[in-house]
Amino acid sequence: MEDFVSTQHFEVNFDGLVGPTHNYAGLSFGNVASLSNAKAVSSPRSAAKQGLAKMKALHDLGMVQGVLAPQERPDIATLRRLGFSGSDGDVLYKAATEAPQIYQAVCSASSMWTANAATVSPGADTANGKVHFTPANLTNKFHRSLEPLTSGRILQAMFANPRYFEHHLHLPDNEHFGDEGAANHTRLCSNYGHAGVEVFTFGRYAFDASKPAPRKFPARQTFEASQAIARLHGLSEENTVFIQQNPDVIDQGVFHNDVIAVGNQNVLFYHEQAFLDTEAKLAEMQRKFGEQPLHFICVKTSEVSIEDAVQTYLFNTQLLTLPNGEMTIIAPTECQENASVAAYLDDLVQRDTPIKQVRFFDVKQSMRNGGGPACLRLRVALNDSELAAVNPAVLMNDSLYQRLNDWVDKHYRDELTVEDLRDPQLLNESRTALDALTQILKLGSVYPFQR
Ligand SMILES: N=C(N)NCCC[C@H](NC(=O)CCC(=O)O)C(=O)O
Repeated sequence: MEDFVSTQHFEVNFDGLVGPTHNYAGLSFGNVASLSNAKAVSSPRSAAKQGLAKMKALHDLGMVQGVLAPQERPDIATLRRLGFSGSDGDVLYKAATEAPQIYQAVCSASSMWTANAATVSPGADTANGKVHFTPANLTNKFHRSLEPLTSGRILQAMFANPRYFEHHLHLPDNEHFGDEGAANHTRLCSNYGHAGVEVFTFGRYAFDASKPAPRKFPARQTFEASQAIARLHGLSEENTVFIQQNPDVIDQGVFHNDVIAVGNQNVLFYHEQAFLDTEAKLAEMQRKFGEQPLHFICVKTSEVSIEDAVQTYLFNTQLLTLPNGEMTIIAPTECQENASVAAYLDDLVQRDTPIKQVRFFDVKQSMRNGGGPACLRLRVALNDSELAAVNPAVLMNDSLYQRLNDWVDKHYRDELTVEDLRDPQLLNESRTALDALTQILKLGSVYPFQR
């Protein structure tokens, strides 16, 4: 294990940059916002700028902040695999005309929700002391299942040094191993550099039909997938907890655990209905965490209903430790607009917990597809040597912020409808934008059209 005595440790948030095809196609059954905003007009430009503003604000708060590049959409390579042929323009036209639903799926900018890009285990937790990455296979939704290979390539271009970083192939592409990445994974630790407790939340057992499972909406993450990730990353039994999501809340629109719970360091902030077997599992977390008491902040249904939690994304907030050691919540403005959630947050910061402030951000373009502040980021805990090995071109600073804003202004449309996705010009715009982006972020040739 890496020596942590004299080193500094950071939790770095890598936010997904919203891609030029950001749209509302209603692709995610079980995700209330995605279905209810289907066919609404989107604004790729404001979506990207809302995301950049959040990244810059976190950088200004003294956090180390990174950027994760979007994926190539429309995904012509996938359409070719599905038998559409001819020039790229022919492929696009045939798919859009003959199979509009498939076509909309290959246009989704869903890679922006980088909490679903991968599961990451810091070196302090893993057997070989390296930071481990496994891209999520996202098998439950066709449009998302197109992401893992390119996510893996982008992550390898950002975390290239094999001395510090180990990359795994995504799990087998099958519902039995449905894996949604860090959206169902959180880590409790006394300090980012100390071995922590990695908490894997799953929605169902793939190989045991007698176990509880949701009836209406899909459970995207399986127990067997979570276990496979823990094995791949070399985590010990003593620093992992597997806990099942309450199937009833999945049926109410809680399609990932990060819609109903968030953890950071010694805090687990969760809704009382989030889990099954809650008491025993929290006791296991505490036992594995060690002597220092964990703060279990439980929100009761009488304080915030599941419906309000899903609508406002109270739990899809980022819980950050600022450089001064205090924790802040990064919440979507929807939390401010809902009376019971706003009252809850007002009260929370007065209590005797590490959480001292709440900051609100407008990420409405993402929220309308069911993605809050926490969906937009992938957390990677790093020590200073590991951080120094990260591709520096992806780390946020004033000049990168300016460059990316200019890049968005140059390449992104102000408005986009689902019908506009058929415009062959959008394919050229998107590829031109991404080609320029790979140069800004020094990623090399990560996209199919560049290879
Ligand atoms: N909670 C986390 N970590 N992520 C949110 C992901 C939202 C995403 N929405 C979508 O893919 C909607 C796309 C559309 O309908 O156009 C999803 O359901 O996978």
